[in-house]
Amino acid sequence: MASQILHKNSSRALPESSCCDDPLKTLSLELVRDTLVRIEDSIVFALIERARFPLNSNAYDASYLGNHRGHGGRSISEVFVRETEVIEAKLGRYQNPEEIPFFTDDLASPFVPAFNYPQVLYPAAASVNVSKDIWDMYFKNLLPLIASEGDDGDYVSAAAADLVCLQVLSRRIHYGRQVAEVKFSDAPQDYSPAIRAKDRNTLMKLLTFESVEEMVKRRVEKKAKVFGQDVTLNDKNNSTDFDGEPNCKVDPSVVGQLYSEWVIPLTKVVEVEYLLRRLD
Ligand SMILES: C=C(O[C@@H]1C=C(C(=O)O)C=C[C@H]1O)C(=O)O
Repeated sequence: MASQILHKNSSRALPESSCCDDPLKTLSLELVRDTLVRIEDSIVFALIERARFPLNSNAYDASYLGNHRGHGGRSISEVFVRETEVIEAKLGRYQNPEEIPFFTDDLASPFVPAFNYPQVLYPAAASVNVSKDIWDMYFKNLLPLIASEGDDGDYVSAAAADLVCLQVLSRRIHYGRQVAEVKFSDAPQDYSPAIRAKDRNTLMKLLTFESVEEMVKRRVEKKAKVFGQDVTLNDKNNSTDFDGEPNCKVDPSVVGQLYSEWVIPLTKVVEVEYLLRRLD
């Protein structure tokens, strides 16, 4: 197993010289929660960026491109994600256990030297994947809530912003695997009977902390308010205590809804599915 740790403020690996023998011992619940807090910032900024563009529905219309260069049946947005993942796979992005591609069919092996990412996941459980649910949720549910009606013709900019949103949502939701690993490692005696019995309901109860979820939802709404307001040097226009209702670039209640209806539930599905494979 790689002798690396996850740094407190980063999900990136630090080199061996920084630490200990067993990365599992350094991956605490506190550290994985810190990582989830940091990813919240990335999610809110990604949504703000996508909200700059109108919906641009042609970017999601599979017939819009015709059969140009063999891309028939795929929207601009899908082509953008697939082609980006092809180059990112070649450059080793998916060797990082925190990154999961949306489309695996066209991906080649990396041609760059391998980076020694810490392997903290249990191999039989690491393959848990809800990318299809994330994709459907993003385009069907979330996008219409953050993008205004309309079409400015700049489809590639909208698709580029979508890709950032999709990748960071995927990283957050699939981080449920690391969360589940820590929870299991902290209390295998609590989880093992339910895993052996394939008892999803009990696993869901064991891993749920309602007070943490409530805090997460309130915090992301606040981040949407803070990060999404126009900052000026005119004190009258800027509330520093955020008690007023600033003009937000993305509706804070939509960000709260994103977390309560989709991000947290999908993270918990990932946690349960991971745990079910944890004793294989
Ligand atoms: C991620 C955790 O597990 C669960 C999922 C949460 C989430 O997705 O934010 C929060 C609390 C738990 O119910 C955790 O305990 O921190």
